[in-house]
Amino acid sequence: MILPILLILTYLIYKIICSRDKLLELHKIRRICIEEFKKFQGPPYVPIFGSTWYFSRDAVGLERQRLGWQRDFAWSADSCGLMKVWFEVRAICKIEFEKIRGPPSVPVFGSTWYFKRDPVGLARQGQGWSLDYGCSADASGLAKFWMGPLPIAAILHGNIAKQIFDSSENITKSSQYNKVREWIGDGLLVSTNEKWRSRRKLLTHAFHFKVLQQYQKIFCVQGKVLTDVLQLRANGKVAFDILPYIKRCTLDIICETAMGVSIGSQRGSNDKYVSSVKRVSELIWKYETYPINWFKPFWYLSGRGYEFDKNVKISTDFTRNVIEKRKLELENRNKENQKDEENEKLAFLDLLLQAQKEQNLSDEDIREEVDTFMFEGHDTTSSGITFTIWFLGQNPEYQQKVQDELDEIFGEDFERAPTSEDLKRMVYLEQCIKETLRITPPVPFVSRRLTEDVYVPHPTKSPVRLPAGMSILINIIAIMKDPRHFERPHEFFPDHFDPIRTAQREAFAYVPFSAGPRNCIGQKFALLEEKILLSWIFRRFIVESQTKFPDEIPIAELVLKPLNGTSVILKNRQKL
Ligand code: HEM
Repeated sequence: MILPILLILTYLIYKIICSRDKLLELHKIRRICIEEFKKFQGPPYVPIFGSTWYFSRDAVGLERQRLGWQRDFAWSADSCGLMKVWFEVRAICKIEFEKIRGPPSVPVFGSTWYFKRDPVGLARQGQGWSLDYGCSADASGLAKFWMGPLPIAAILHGNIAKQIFDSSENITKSSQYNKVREWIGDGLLVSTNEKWRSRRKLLTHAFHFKVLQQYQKIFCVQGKVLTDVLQLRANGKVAFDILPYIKRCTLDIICETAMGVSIGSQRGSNDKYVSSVKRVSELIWKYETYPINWFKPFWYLSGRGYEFDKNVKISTDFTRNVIEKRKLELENRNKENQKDEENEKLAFLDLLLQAQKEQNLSDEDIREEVDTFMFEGHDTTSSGITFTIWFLGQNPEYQQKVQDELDEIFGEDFERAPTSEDLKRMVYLEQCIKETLRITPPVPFVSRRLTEDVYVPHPTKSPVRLPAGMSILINIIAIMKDPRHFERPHEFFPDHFDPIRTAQREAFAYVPFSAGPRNCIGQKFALLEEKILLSWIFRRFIVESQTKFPDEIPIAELVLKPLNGTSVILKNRQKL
């Protein structure tokens, strides 16, 4: 008798030890929810049974109870105002959405029920909808979606997007950026109203022509390192994915321009920081695309929440350390009244530290802006550069034109860093960069939460009212494929950007950097960096792409990427 009891006890103790981690996680999740739930109202609860203890046992009673709770928690004076706004927005959209088309929807899941589950299927579905609602004869340029219970209007025409881009009121970002906020805080990308206005004014100085000239030196040095590293793969035979090489280069550039530190990721240093930035971006994407992750307990129960928090801590601690060190360095230098012209690096961080007292910025404010710069400034440019390499690798005639232009500038010299004068002469390369940003824009969509109503003219019906409080999605990738503005909308055709065509086109037909007061502050930085790195690559190598567009479809992650990487073969142009 004692033996079986002992065995059962041993088994139970073993089970408890094995599930200790899970129990600890559950305990943490419970504590998070207790804190979060303080922000909302809800029915009462008792230990063990929770709120179910109060649920009515018959169906009619339960339905009455549900309506009562809806009234109390959504409409009462002290209710969470968001619910009220949601009910109002939903009611208006139900009427207004009658005037526009969009994919079908079902209760609770909305249109997401019809979304293809595989990324290629989803991308093709999105393209089909854009063509149908954006380019058909009866197209209004608006499409309706229900993201679960939330109504969303997608904007597919540049002239409609102009209304939002031009507005100085509708500048608030939607909840799309909530997860990013946990990493980059309330920096320029996500802040709104007065905070955004004052930061935008301050940070505009960081992209002044003279500052860009300082950054240009860094782009040139890192571009040379990139071609030296790629040289090891340039055997003219074996294909490899070039995207990770470009990404490491743009990461090195952004660290040096943002913080004034070389992290040397192209040479394999600082692995921990590099992989934490990469992992945070991947997890943000997972969070955005699977709404079940929005439910905090699930996010943590799946382990992603802990992984996200851990990696955010690694990357933000790194930034905090750099800021601390840089501050000390500047203080010491000021005390000793030294000026080390030779090693003086004008990093973005230095500009913020210089403005710290005047603008009343805390160290954490500075950290947020440096991390915003890091977040926006490396994945986007690496995507733009990689796609340009990919397109030129598929179109030898265009690649030849780029190389002829580079040969005219540099002759036989493969080692000289490009000067500002050289860069002005790279006209055709710039056309190729712009055309790539049109066909595969790194940021394919942007979204806003409207703070005032917008009325969109309709070709056959009364104007469509998009009410304040609703979220809208500006479909940049669809806007830039409008056949009214681009004669070969779905092809890579650099002549779309020859001077005559460019002069004739409406400004809002081409918006890879968004437009208006909330446009990309880093666009000059991005174009300069792309031009310099691409000029190094095409000066030294002939590129052959192994996969072709549009068979290999670009997929929207946090930024647009080719689904299976960018497989290329490199051949040397010069005799080594
Ligand atoms: C090809 C490269 C790039 C593309 C296509 C791009 C695109 C965009 C777009 C579309 C927006 C608007 C986002 C929105 O409204 O939600 C944006 C905003 C922003 N971008 Fe870029 N970007 C690029 C490179 C950069 C770089 C290199 C930096 C910094 C060095 C940067 C910094 C920012 C910042 C700080 C914002 C927020 C501006 C504000 O809200 O005032 N971007 N970018």
